[in-house]
Amino acid sequence: MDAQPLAVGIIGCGNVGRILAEKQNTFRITAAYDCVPGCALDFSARFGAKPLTEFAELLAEPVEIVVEAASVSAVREYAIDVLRSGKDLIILSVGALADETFRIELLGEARRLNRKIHVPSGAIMGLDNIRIGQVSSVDTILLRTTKNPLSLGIGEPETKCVFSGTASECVQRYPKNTNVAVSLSLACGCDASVEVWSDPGETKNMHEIIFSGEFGEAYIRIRNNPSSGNGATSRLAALSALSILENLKNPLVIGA
Ligand SMILES: NC(=O)C1=CN([C@@H]2O[C@H](COP(=O)(O)OP(=O)(O)OC[C@H]3O[C@@H](n4cnc5c(N)ncnc54)[C@H](OP(=O)(O)O)[C@@H]3O)[C@@H](O)[C@H]2O)C=CC1
Ligand SMILES: O=C([O-])CC(=O)C(=O)O
Repeated sequence: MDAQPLAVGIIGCGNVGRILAEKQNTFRITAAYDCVPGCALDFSARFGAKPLTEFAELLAEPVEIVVEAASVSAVREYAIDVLRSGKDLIILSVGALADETFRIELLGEARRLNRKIHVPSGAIMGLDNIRIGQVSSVDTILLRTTKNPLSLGIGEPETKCVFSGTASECVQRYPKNTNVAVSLSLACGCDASVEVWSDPGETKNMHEIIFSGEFGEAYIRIRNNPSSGNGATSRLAALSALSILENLKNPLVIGA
């Protein structure tokens, strides 16, 4: 007899939520919450999940894991309650974890409750081995992100570096565009350096990672297709969360 599909709840019925629902295979999104009630209702009509117009309703749903695909503020608002309701969590809006006080509280609750929080590789590659920064010395960890100004939400007509600083500063300025910078910092164990470039000729979302340390040196360049529902979000980000969900019950763990 086939195992029951994994029951999944979702916060945020936008672009990532829709990609996950379109491609669900070994799991089922059974409950969907969005702060815009119409989004939850449309999502439900299309994919069959129960539409939730209040966050508290999600806590009572019989789901094993919740995917946050909403916003940095949604993570701050809901993540601890999700863990306390006995569910694991996948966080896309990783920028929320740049706030050390919040991160310590959230991880403390996860430990206390024996719950897991998954941070997908999202819109970058290489995060698995960048975790060696936690066990060996790092000389450089730099993310250079290049996007079209429309994706960055700015009206910059020239190719230009619009931000240079640390990941934790950057995500405050570009919370919808640089969650990956905070993922890198979490993986590596130090606040990554970040440059954000605006390029009106760029049609992809490009991320370059420059990493060096005890292991040697690496340069990784990812040229992502923007997702059709939200140009600022690379399709890879949704696919990465999808691969976590599809592998949760797989006894073979690949990578890292
Ligand atoms: N980790 C990574 O590598 C990446 C992470 N991301 C992040 O993933 C998240 C989802 O992206 P995407 O699907 O493209 O975004 P969308 O804007 O397409 O969808 C998000 C949905 O969630 C809703 N929402 C926002 N805040 C809340 C809240 N507090 N409670 C409930 N619903 C809320 C939004 O409503 P409204 O439109 O009214 O705000 C919207 O309907 C974003 O935060 C994005 O920045 C994106 C790319 C890469
Ligand atoms: O999707 C991307 O290319 C990166 C992104 O928006 C983010 O990290 O928030």
